[in-house]
Amino acid sequence: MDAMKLVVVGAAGRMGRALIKTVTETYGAVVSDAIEHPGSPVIGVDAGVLAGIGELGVPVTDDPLTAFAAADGVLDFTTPAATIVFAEYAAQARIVHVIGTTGCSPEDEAAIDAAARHAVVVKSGNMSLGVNLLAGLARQAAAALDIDFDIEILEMHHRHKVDAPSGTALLLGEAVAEGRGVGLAQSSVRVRDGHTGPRQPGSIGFATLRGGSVVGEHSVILAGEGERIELTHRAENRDIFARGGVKAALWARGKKPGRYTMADVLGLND
Ligand SMILES: NC(=O)C1=CN([C@@H]2O[C@H](COP(=O)(O)OP(=O)(O)OC[C@H]3O[C@@H](n4cnc5c(N)ncnc54)[C@H](OP(=O)(O)O)[C@@H]3O)[C@@H](O)[C@H]2O)C=CC1
Ligand SMILES: O=C(O)C1=N[C@H](C(=O)O)C[C@H](O)C1
Repeated sequence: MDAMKLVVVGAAGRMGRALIKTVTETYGAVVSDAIEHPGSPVIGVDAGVLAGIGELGVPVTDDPLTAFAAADGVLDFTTPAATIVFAEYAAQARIVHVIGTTGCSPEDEAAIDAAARHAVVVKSGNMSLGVNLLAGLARQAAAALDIDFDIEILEMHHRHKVDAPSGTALLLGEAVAEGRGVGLAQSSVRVRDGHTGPRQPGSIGFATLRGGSVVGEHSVILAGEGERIELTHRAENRDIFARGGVKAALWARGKKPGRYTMADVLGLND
């Protein structure tokens, strides 16, 4: 089979650059195009130069439609507004769309669902192996313990991050809610400020820290009377997410249109 032709959108971003490098290092995949928004100062710059790996002969363009028509898949770690446009284009081209973008609204999710009738969509708040394993462990812990154990999810990210709670914190929240057999929307407490009163039994709390260059740290804390369990993942670089994204694209090639998650890719749902 020919190497999978992958378009990296948001090519100049922190994840875009990591993805260009990872695709280039992956057997069976090539960067066929690199896309930024119109007016970006990197239009025309070589994608390999942007990623710090030397010339690839792939200049960055602002023409996703032409790029998608010639590709097998798209790697998309951008913004919700950009992602819903790319989802529509990927559906038109009937190709794989790997979505790492976080902070999507319910309306954005509905647009992605509609696109997944024609595209093969893999979307996850975190593409790393470690976090997806952590979600399974958190689900198991929440199922084993009763509501005398209070569940709190703590995350810290770099100062540039624009959405909160992180996609990963929400993914972990879904996992513990599922373990407990409750809905996350009904149980979650995402902000505490002022005279909050005592903790609501059975609630799932979120706490967000932002600062410096932290790549991403997440803890699921299960706090009981006299003892506490902490399950933690620390991302040391962005390559772990990029490797997961490229793995997802290769896995999705030839699959039926629909929505899949990283747990499907890693066989954690089997
Ligand atoms: N699921 C996962 O495993 C991971 C998910 N993420 C998520 O990925 C997203 C991106 O993160 P990060 O790389 O740090 O962010 P960056 O801001 O560094 O990168 C986003 C890039 O997308 C570009 N962009 C925005 N709109 C468009 C458009 N319409 N067309 C083309 N390019 C566009 C931005 O350009 P400009 O800056 O000029 O606007 C920027 O270069 C976030 O939502 C983050 O939470 C991050 C890591 C892992
Ligand atoms: O914005 C980031 O950087 C990250 N975003 C994802 C998230 O929202 O969880 C994944 C990772 O933690 C890095």
